[in-house]
Parts: sequence; C-alpha cells; structure tokens
Amino acid sequence: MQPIPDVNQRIARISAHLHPPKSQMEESSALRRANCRAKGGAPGFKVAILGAAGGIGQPLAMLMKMNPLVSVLHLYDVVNAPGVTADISHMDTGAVVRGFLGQQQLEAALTGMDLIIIPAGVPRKPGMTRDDLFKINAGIVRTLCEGIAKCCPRAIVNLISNPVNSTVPIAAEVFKKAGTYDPKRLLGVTMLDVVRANTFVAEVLGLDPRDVDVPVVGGHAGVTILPLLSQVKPPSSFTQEEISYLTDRIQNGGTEVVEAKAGAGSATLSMAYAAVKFADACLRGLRGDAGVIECAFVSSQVTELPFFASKVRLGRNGIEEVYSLGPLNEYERIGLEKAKKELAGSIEKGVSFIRS
Ligand SMILES: NC(=O)C1=CN([C@@H]2O[C@H](COP(=O)(O)OP(=O)(O)OC[C@H]3O[C@@H](n4cnc5c(N)ncnc54)[C@H](O)[C@@H]3O)[C@@H](O)[C@H]2O)C=CC1
Ligand SMILES: O=C([O-])CC(=O)C(=O)O
Repeated sequence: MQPIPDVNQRIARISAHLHPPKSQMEESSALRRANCRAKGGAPGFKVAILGAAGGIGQPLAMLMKMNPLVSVLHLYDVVNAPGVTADISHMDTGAVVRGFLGQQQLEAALTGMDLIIIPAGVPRKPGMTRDDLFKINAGIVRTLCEGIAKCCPRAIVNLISNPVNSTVPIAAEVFKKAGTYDPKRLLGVTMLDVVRANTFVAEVLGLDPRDVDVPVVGGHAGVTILPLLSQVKPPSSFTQEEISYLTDRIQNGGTEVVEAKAGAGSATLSMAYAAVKFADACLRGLRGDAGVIECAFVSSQVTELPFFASKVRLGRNGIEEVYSLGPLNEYERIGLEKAKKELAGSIEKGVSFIRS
C-alpha cells in the first residue's frame, strides 16, 4: 500500500500546483497537470510520438496510452499538442502523458525515451504518389532525427512518415553524420501492408484475419510492396486470378484509402492500429520476450540493396535478426525484380538528400 502523505506535504503539493513557478506558468495548463502527476519510477517504457496531433498521431497516442508496457508517453507536434495531451491524459490508464509544442520543446520531448514513433509530415491527396511527399517530409524527418541523435541516440525509432523508402535512408544518414547510427534501432513501419494483406487474404479464403499471416517484403510504395502469397499461413493455394487481385489490392491499399477520403488525407485509423501493433512488438522485444517477429523496412543484406523490408526478430537491442525471403515462386521473383528497381532509386534519393 502507498504511504499516506502527511497533511503539510499535501498542502505544499496543492499549493505548488495552484502557484507554479513562472516557467511553468508560461506552459499550457495541460502540460502543468501532466507534470504534476509524473510518477517517475513506474515500470514500463518511455515512448514519444512526433506528429502526435495529426490524423495518425491522435489515435496512435490514444492506443499507446492504453498499452500497459508504456509508463511515460510524450506527445510532440508543431501544432495542438497541448489540446491532444489534455484530452489523452484524462484516460484512466497507467501511462503518464506529457505534451511538447514546437521546435524549442523537441529536446525535452526526446530526452530519456526508449522508443520514438514518427508519423510527422504531410499525407497524400488523390493523384499524388508517396514520392511527391518527399519535398516536405524529407526536411521534417531530417530535423526530427537530428534531435534524436542529440537527445536519445539509443532509442528505437519507428518511422512512419512517407515516402518510407526514402525517409528511412534519410534517418540513417542523419544518424551516421552524428556518429550515432545503429542499424538495429531504425525501422521503417510497413506493418499496414501486412495488416491489409492479412485482411484481404482472409476475405478471399473465408478465414478470420487474426488467423492469417502474410509476409510482405520489399518496401512501402506501389510495386515495392511485395506480398509473398506462397508463404501465407495457414498454408493456402490461390488461383492466378486471386493472386493478381490480391497483389494489386495490397500494393494499392493506400491509394484506395486516399481516393475514398477524396482530399481529406490518407489512412490514419488503420495506420494507427498498425503502428501500435508494431510498437508493441518492439516493446515486447525490448522487454526480452522471445520470438517477436514482424516485417519492417530495415538495413538489410537480404538483397543487394542497403535497405529492404522483410521479417525481422525484435529483441533487447532492437533488430536481433533479419530473415531472408525464403523460397519465391516465379510470379514473386518477377515482382521482386520490379520492386528492387524502384527501391534502388528511392533509397538513393534519400541518401543523397543528406550527403549532397
Ligand atoms: N508508413 C505507412 O504505412 C503510412 C505512412 N503514412 C504517412 O504518415 C504521415 C502522417 O500522416 P497523417 O497523420 O495522416 O498526416 P497529418 O497531416 O494528419 O498529420 C501530420 C502531423 O505532423 C505534424 N508535423 C508537421 N511537421 C512537423 C514537425 N516538423 N515536427 C513534428 N510534427 C510535425 C503536423 O502538425 C500534423 O499534426 C504522412 O507522411 C503519411 O503519408 C500514412 C499512412 C501509412
Ligand atoms: O497511401 C498513403 O499515402 C499512405 C500510406 O502509406 C498507406 O496508406 O499505406
């Protein structure tokens, strides 16, 4: 049982809350309250979301607040972070929530974190490719990663901002430049491709999606998204028509949502779900759980390309093992060649953004 604080201590605490020092007065009341409630020593991991007020960021923050592995949740954005923080902080779950607004609070948001999740940046509108986002998102990712290199270089980074095929190489180059790069700790989030593949394959097979596991390799844009239907669990066979339909639907799942939202953005809710599924796997790995395996876009020797998405085993140091692709059929081998060709250009574009 917690010891009951004596009356003087309680009055002092209430007084500090009502009359905070000037620096705290200048912060929003949401930040002040979250700070008052900080528990410090609670078990669990410290997680920061960068871009927490956005379409993905908000449901992601809500779901991470519900995750029992999280003890501290930092919500950073360049707009509306105090509002989202005040809102999320009222949920009666364990994690202590703190908000951080604007570049001048980035370092405070990052310091001490175990896991950083980055959904910051602009989304697509109909007619755009993910690569069309490079112009704006490349600079955003660079700035945020410079902060990570300075304040929490040992944190695991889950990068969601598009184009993932280029933003992950950008992050790697920023970390290399700062002398902090650890390829085991940088993961591009491709989980939504797996989530979609499980859903669409389950629909075709008449199964519960929770019982289906589809490896999706390559990258996270169009033909670089390569579902390996020959390796679906439970083992299943498909007609050529089903294979063409499923491959096309999985590769264009993002565009399906962008078009349905008709200018109001891209996938946010399914992405938040996928991001939490992936972050939870990273945290279970950090905790030391055995056999945590998910697909992600990572530094890789599986092909001749420096980055590639495939199954990885997550552990106390981030990525413990990157798995090879396993046996591919002829259709998948052709798909792999197409994927590699496009990926090579996207990776190079990211690398040269920092080097040149
Ligand atoms: N990897 C994946 O599977 C997926 C990736 N995405 C990508 O995620 C990104 C975010 O998408 P949405 O949340 O829908 O966009 P959004 O526009 O709703 O939210 C983005 C948030 O980032 C914030 N932001 C902008 N610059 C920032 C900076 N310098 N520092 C911190 N925060 C900053 C904005 O203020 C905004 O709150 C997009 O690039 C999108 O393409 C989206 C879906 C799936
Ligand atoms: O399609 C987009 O622009 C967003 C995204 O990456 C996805 O939903 O897979």
